[in-house]
Amino acid sequence: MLVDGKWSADWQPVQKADEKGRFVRQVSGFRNWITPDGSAGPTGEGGFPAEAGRYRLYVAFICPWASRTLMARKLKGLEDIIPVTVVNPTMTDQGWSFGGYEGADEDPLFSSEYIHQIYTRADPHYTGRATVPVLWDTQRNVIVNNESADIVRMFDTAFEHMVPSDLRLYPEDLAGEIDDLNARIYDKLNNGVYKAGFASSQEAYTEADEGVFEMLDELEERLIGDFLFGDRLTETDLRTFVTLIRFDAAYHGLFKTNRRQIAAYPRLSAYMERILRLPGVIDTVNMDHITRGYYSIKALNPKRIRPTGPAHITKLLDDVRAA
Ligand SMILES: N[C@@H](CCC(=O)N[C@@H](CS)C(=O)NCC(=O)O)C(=O)O
Repeated sequence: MLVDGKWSADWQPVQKADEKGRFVRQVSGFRNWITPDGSAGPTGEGGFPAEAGRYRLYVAFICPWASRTLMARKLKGLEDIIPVTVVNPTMTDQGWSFGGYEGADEDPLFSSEYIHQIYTRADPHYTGRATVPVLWDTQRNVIVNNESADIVRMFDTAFEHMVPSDLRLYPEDLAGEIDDLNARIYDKLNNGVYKAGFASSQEAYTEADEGVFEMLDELEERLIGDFLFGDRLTETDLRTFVTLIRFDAAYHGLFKTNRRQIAAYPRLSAYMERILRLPGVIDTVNMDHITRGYYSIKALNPKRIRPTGPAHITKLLDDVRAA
């Protein structure tokens, strides 16, 4: 991580743990919002008006948080407005790096070697982890925001006057219910799998693993319509999808959440495929980056051997790509 703008040598890919060995995720540091007219958003400062080509999104395909911003960008038709740069899937001892791996990019703006250099460019004294996604402003040369939840919401509304869309990922009439379900899905599922994977005590693992399967069971029950809120696709579906699509291929093995695969849940499997088949979503899923990335987390898999399966995920992706 960065400490006062300097890369700290004792950086550990295993993140912070609390007194019971539970994994604790860092809170994001840049919280400004792009808005149609540049007025301030719910947090941070103003001065970030919607403009085509002005902002760049830095992501990793392995990262579920970055992937939900990629999904929002596709589903809201913002590909021509917000260019994307993809980092390598494997963490280095200086965090996320640019270029070299198939499907990864060089940094087109500054030829940086590492994502942490983007952070110190924005704030030479930054202290914190250099995470993806990062939304960069090429005009002011600062990070607008590095919190995927915010980025999904600004993509939902900030550019609507430029790129009209029938899709509303965070509709006002569902806002309260979406917030409640998001919070539970985040804790028990999205971050729950990480809490299981990075648990440093049996107790912490068991607690996290139980939460994961309670939530999967609950969602399986809930899914009587096409999406979690009936026939309307919302950001909650994006948040759920990014974990489901990684589950059988990465979390089930590496993070030890192996009571069941998503394949054992008929409704969740159909739901995952339904979302994967929405226009553009397949382009946000790079299974090679996902499995290479997760299985190269040294603390969990020191020899970095990547398993070959699972065949049903490879087949599903091939089928959707061929369609
Ligand atoms: N709250 C952030 C979390 C993002 C996050 O944790 N990203 C991970 C990858 S999935 C990361 O970049 N980790 C690098 C690190 O912690 O040093 C968000 O949702 O945007």
